[in-house]
Amino acid sequence: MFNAVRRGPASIVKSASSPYPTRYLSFILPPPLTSKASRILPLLSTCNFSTFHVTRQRAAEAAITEDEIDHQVTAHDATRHGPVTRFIELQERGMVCPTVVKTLVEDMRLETMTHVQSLTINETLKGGDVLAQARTGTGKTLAFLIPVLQNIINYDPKLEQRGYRPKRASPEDIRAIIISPTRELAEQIGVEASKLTRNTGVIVQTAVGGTQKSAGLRAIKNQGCHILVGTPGRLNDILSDPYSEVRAPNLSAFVLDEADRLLDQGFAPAIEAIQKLLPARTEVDRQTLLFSATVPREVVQIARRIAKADVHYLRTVQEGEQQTHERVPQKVAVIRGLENQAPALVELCTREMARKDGVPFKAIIYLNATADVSLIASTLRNLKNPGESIYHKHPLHPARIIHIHARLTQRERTFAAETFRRADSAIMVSTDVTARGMDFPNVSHIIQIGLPQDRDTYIHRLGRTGRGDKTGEGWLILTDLEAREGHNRLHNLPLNEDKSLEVASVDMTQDAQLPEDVAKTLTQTIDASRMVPLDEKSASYHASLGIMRWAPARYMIQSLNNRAKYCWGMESPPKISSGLIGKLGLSRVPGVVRNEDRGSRFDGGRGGLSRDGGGQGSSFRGRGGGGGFSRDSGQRGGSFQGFSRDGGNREDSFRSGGARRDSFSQGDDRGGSFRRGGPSSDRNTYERSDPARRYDRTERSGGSGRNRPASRSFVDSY
Ligand SMILES: Nc1ncnc2c1ncn2[C@@H]1O[C@H](COP(=O)(O)OP(=O)(O)OP(=O)(O)O)[C@@H](O)[C@H]1O
Repeated sequence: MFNAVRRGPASIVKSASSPYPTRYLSFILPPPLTSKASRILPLLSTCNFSTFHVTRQRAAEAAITEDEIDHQVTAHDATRHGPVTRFIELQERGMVCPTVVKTLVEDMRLETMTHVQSLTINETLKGGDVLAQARTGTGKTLAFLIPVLQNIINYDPKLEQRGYRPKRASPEDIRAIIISPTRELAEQIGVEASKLTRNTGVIVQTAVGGTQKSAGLRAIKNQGCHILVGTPGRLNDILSDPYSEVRAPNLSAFVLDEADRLLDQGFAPAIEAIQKLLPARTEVDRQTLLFSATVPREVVQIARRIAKADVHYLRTVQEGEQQTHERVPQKVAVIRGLENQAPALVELCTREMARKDGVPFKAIIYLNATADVSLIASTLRNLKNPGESIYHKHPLHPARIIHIHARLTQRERTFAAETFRRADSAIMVSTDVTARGMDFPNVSHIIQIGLPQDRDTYIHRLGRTGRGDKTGEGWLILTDLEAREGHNRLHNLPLNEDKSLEVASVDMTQDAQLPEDVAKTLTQTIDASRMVPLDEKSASYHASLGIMRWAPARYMIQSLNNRAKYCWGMESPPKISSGLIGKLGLSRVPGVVRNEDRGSRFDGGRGGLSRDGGGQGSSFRGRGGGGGFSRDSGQRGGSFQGFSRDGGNREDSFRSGGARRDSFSQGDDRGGSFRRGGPSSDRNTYERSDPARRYDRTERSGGSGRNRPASRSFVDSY
């Protein structure tokens, strides 16, 4: 705290000539002084918002050591007035100009500061470097935007006037750079900054990947730019491009939102490169601000390198305290196998949609891979009530089903995010592109399927609900083994097992008599899954091979194969290329279907244009049965490649389709049945070919003892 005063940016000193009347300053006059401080008092009476920095300058003239000043000012600040808790006080105490406070109070209708705002704004206005940690959805964006804006106005007070434009806009006007890890978040911060600066002359520009670089550069050149918000890649690109003419020689603030993510291995090189393009801090002093809901210990160390060594680490969550909100209950549904995943999701969504508490169902479903997002979104879209056609009302009406991931075009991503933002009721299936920082209003449910990569990812995803003073709930759908692994990854979180999902525990590999609604959910989901194109299923299967590498290989393959067969309706699991089998160490794992055909479009989850016939009664059939994996020309003859147990040389057990059929039938009024074997003519019957009964009997899950960390390359990258 003391050092913050000492390190006010050089630019702030310039504000000594600010036009604000001293009435804004009366509240920051110091308490009765000690003999040393009394030498400073006369100087304070003429200062403005940046009193402390001016004090520093003048005190130097008065030959008083900086430490002494720090102590005086800090003691005064903390004891006499206490922390600022209302936005209006920022004006009353002369900390923030009236125009900005008016915008906050009248336009944005904000009155009371959140804890993190109260804690950090005061400190940040003084110019010190800050690393701030506060729970998700507690207003960190404004916590850094307000002081950044005020310091810009301090530098050039004319910018407080709306519409003020210098004679000529210059890219050199850039005073603050704000970086976020995702495009959507950068755009969101840009919008928030534009709202805040609306009544001032400060100009905000956004630079994110996936948009036209030239258009962005033109906007910066023609309109000017004081605050530049962007993603690491695009910022690096434009700052390093000699033709862009975008430089920031007067930069006074460098902000990393979601700092821990930006400082991890993925982004650190880009951040470092950007820093090298900025003026040396020895020549132009600048303030570094790092904000996040999660700050691992290593990040504190890195922060000390990227910021000044005496960076202030301000936390609203103390060590050992819960990082998630108490008002957001967190439930874990443990499912019997991966094949129960989609049915459990459908049951949960259907049930919560029907809740009569007046809160519209607005959910984000998080998955670990792009391919899983496509697959689950397609499955949800394909849902229909048994016996009804796709032209009937969708079972999840009125919720719109949206999906978003990094492989969409930027236009599609923005459209998806905006559609979800505006919707009253919607389901957005997403990778972690929306996990951090996104402020979608009124999200009622966060549903995470599969184990999140780590605890922090879980916390950020969950943080999309329960924002501000809102409530919400979190669900985590895990298999038994994932739940056990979850004990390590998700330690110290208030997760409670919830057994209310009926399909969660159904053994989908066996015949069973089931209550009607359970059978209905299964039928619906399996029908919908079968209609998903094969290439999406194959891509999801391959992605899971990477994501589940922490699990014993036998268990992993068995689980994935069961999902492919009993939920997706595939007669044979997708094939894996020899190269990938070798890379993942699966050559001796039972159940792996090796793809010997290098040219196959099913290899690696790409291609495979064949679509399951869809609708009731349709089924995949093996080659011998005609149809099915028609693109796979590698298999000659009429049989599926078997579930090899010895590296794929021996083919066994999988005969081509049509040998027998199973059904998940909805049954009659007395309840539904989940039957295997025997064709069914029932309109509500789900038929599934089961060419190899030995599939689930011959393979037992077992462990090869592998325990490798999940490979990032399989996980969606931002
Ligand atoms: N003082 C305040 N009073 C009421 N609402 C506020 C206040 N400050 C911010 N908000 C609102 O709270 C919501 C969450 O704010 P913000 O997105 O800044 O949270 P965050 O802490 O950055 O979250 P995350 O950790 O997820 O990035 C926004 O809708 C914002 O407008």
